[in-house]
Amino acid sequence: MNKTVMHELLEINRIESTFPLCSSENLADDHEQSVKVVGILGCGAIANIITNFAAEGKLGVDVNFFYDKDIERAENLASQVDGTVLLSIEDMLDKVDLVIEAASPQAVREVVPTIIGAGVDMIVMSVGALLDNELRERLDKLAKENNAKIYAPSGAIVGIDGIKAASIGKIQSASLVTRKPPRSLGISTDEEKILYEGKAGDAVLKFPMNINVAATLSLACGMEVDVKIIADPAVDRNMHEVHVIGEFGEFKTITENMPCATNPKTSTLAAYAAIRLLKSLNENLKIGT
Ligand SMILES: NC(=O)C1=CN([C@@H]2O[C@H](COP(=O)(O)OP(=O)(O)OC[C@H]3O[C@@H](n4cnc5c(N)ncnc54)[C@H](OP(=O)(O)O)[C@@H]3O)[C@@H](O)[C@H]2O)C=CC1
Ligand SMILES: O=C([O-])CC(=O)C(=O)O
Repeated sequence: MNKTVMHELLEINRIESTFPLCSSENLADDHEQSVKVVGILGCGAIANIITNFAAEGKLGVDVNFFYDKDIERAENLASQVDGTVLLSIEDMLDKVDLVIEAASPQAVREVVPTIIGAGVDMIVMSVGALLDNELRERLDKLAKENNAKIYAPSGAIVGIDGIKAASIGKIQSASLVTRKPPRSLGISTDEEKILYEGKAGDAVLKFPMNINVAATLSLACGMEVDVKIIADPAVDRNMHEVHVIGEFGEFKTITENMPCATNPKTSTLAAYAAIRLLKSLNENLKIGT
């Protein structure tokens, strides 16, 4: 083997043995975990992937409590981990350290204030709801008053780390082009169709279950990004192109996402981002902005 390759392999091994990457084993038994028990609000595609990880013992926390307005969906997930279905979100709040919202923007408006008001941390997937300034400020105030944290994962998009760092300087422009198969956007067409062109704030109102990534980008850089949504019968993945120009320079990212098996609007990466964020909450070494 070539000496440089051998050296690089040894380096990788050395880093992995010091910090086992992305695994629950790095949560030592005597380590005080800040998050141990998790509840789920909304038992669809994202929750399904998270629960599968928990069932395989790969999450590093217990996912024990499930709530969905469709009780059968909650029962289905609970059965995978010997968990409990609750008939209201309030019943969960004295039992969990953190709730993962994977339901809808409406759930963020209706239920999240109760959860945060009870001092329970949250991972919010329906980030589009947080572009509503009044709601976001109310949740932020409630979180401060009740010592709770609200986390919005990077979700189905790549570039959130960079745009956060870039926003320390001036950003001149930030745009997102989302291209999905028509069925992911709930339409049928044989031709490429531009369904939306405008700012992120309107995009999340018009496509509440399809463009949360625009909200995450906007909140990460402190300005509404420009959004274009295209239904394209020639693609079979959910694709997001981000282009940012600022004082730091310029970056472009392209994400070609596998849609979730049970909900083609949603990409698998969104669930993986929530899982990774969940793991990071119990880690002492944090990587990325
Ligand atoms: N941040 C990101 O990058 C991404 C975010 N998302 C968002 O994450 C959320 C979850 O996505 P996904 O798992 O695919 O969604 P699904 O539609 O597959 O599952 C959501 C589940 O939550 C239920 N639900 C909706 N509103 C409520 C409520 N108020 N109370 C209780 N249950 C409720 C739904 O029931 P019913 O079907 O009857 O409404 C459904 O069972 C969505 O808002 C989605 O847009 C998705 C992809 C990427
Ligand atoms: O999962 C995706 O590719 C993006 C998505 O639906 C969203 O941001 O709501």
